[in-house]
Order: sequence, then structure tokens, then C-alpha cells
Amino acid sequence: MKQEIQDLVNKGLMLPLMEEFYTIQGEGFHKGTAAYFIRIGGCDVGCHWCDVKESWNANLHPPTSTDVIVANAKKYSDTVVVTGGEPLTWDMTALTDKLKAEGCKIHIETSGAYELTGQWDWICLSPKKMKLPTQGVYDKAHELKCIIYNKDDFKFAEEQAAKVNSDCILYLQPEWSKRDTMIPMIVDYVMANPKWKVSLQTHKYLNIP
Ligand SMILES: C[S@@+](CC[C@H](N)C(=O)[O-])C[C@H]1O[C@@H](n2cnc3c(N)ncnc32)[C@H](O)[C@@H]1O
Ligand SMILES: Nc1nc2[nH]cc(C(=O)O)c2c(=O)[nH]1
Ligand code: SF4
Ligand SMILES: [Mg+2]
Repeated sequence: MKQEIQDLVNKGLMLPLMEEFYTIQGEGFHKGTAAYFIRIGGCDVGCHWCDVKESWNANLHPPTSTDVIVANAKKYSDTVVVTGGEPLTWDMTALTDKLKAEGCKIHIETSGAYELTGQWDWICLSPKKMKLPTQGVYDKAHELKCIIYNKDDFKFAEEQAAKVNSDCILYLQPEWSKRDTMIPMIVDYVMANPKWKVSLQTHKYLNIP
């Protein structure tokens, strides 16, 4: 990459844009709400069950001006979800400042593996064992969404719930390929431990992006 473009990416003025699409938020607290999704490439967390592995290599996704991203987004929706990849790989300040200036409500989907940058109306934290969240994300998260791939993940979920702020809403979401096995266990777990709620990837049932 040219040095001048790399400098703009380092400042968060350009971001490796993988895709953007207008859809219905499928997961968590805001499920069912129309939103414009901005998927930023780049992630080195390495979840073996990740459903967007194509996002991991930032070099495959063209550095795109945040002005262009914002101009597109505002045509579609005043609710914007920034996801990835891992969006906190990058400085989110410029992107979120510009979306705010357009009056958008801005949500993030993050593993929390890097320092929180940007201004957010809603932070969905989905922690991963391989690279634990930074303290600032635990402190500011509005929802904690723990992915359940096997039985051990209930224990990890409880450890993560002990670290988030007291207003944070707690979700257990089955890993997609294990859903038939894990959904009955999640149902039993939530009935026995009602501080938790169930989150499903409803967009996959609806056959939408
Ligand atoms: C693809 S990630 C991108 C954002 C960020 N890197 C993160 O992990 O939160 C978006 C959401 O999808 C969840 N996810 C990814 N693969 C999944 C799968 N196979 N089954 C269920 N949820 C999955 C993640 O845990 C996260 O909550
Ligand atoms: N509809 C829809 N809802 C989502 N919620 C979180 C998603 C993500 O990949 O971050 C996602 C996604 O990819 N599609
Ligand atoms: S942190 Fe998110 S994008 Fe990265 S591998 Fe895990 S699920 Fe995929
Ligand atoms: Mg997804």
C-alpha cells in the first residue's frame, strides 16, 4: 500500500471496507431493527468458527474514505452498525464523528480486543478467549453477547459477565454450526440462570444478509 494511504488508514480517515448493506439487525438487543451495516476488514483474533473469515486479511479490502462510507450510509438508514472483522483494530474516531454529525445512531459489534475508540450509542461486546477485551470495553458495553460452541463456554460467559458493568444486558448466542446441540442447553441454562437472555442469529433464519 502507498505510504500516504497507509498514513490515512492509521489515522482512521480511510478504512479497509469489506462490504456495506442495508438489512435487519439479526442479533442481540436490537434484533428486528432495520440498520445499515458497515463491515470493516481486518481481524487477528482467530475464532475457528468465525462466520466471516474472508474479513480477516485487511489487505484484501480496499482502503475507503470515511467520507464516502458516511455518504452511502446516510442514504439508507439513521441506524448504522459497524462490524467486521474487528472494527477496533482501527481508530474509529473519524468514522463515528462523521456519522454523528449526520445524526446517525451508531452501534458497534466488537470482540473488545483493542482499545475503545469512537463515540457509540450502543456497544455489543462479544468476548473471545484468545484475545480478551480491554477494560474500557467491559466498562462501556451495553450488551454482552457470549457465543456458546460447547459446554465450557457457559463458564467463560459467567467469567465475562463478572467483568462488565452492572447495566450490561447479558446474552447467550449459539454458535451457528452447533445450534441443534447447544440451543437446548442454552434454554435450560437461561431458565436456571434468568439474568441471561437468549440471542439467535435471526437473519440466518430469515435468509437475509
Ligand atoms: C463476525 S463478528 C464481527 C465483530 C467482532 N469481530 C466480534 O467478534 O464481535 C460479529 C458477531 O458475530 C458473532 N459470530 C461470529 N461467528 C459466529 C458463529 N459461527 N455463530 C454465532 N455467532 C457468530 C461474533 O461473536 C460477533 O458477536
Ligand atoms: N443481519 C445481520 N445482523 C447482524 N448482527 C451482527 C452481525 C455481524 O456480522 O456483525 C450481523 C450480520 O452480519 N447480519
Ligand atoms: S473476533 Fe469477530 S471477526 Fe474476528 S475471528 Fe472472532 S468472530 Fe470473526
Ligand atoms: Mg454476521
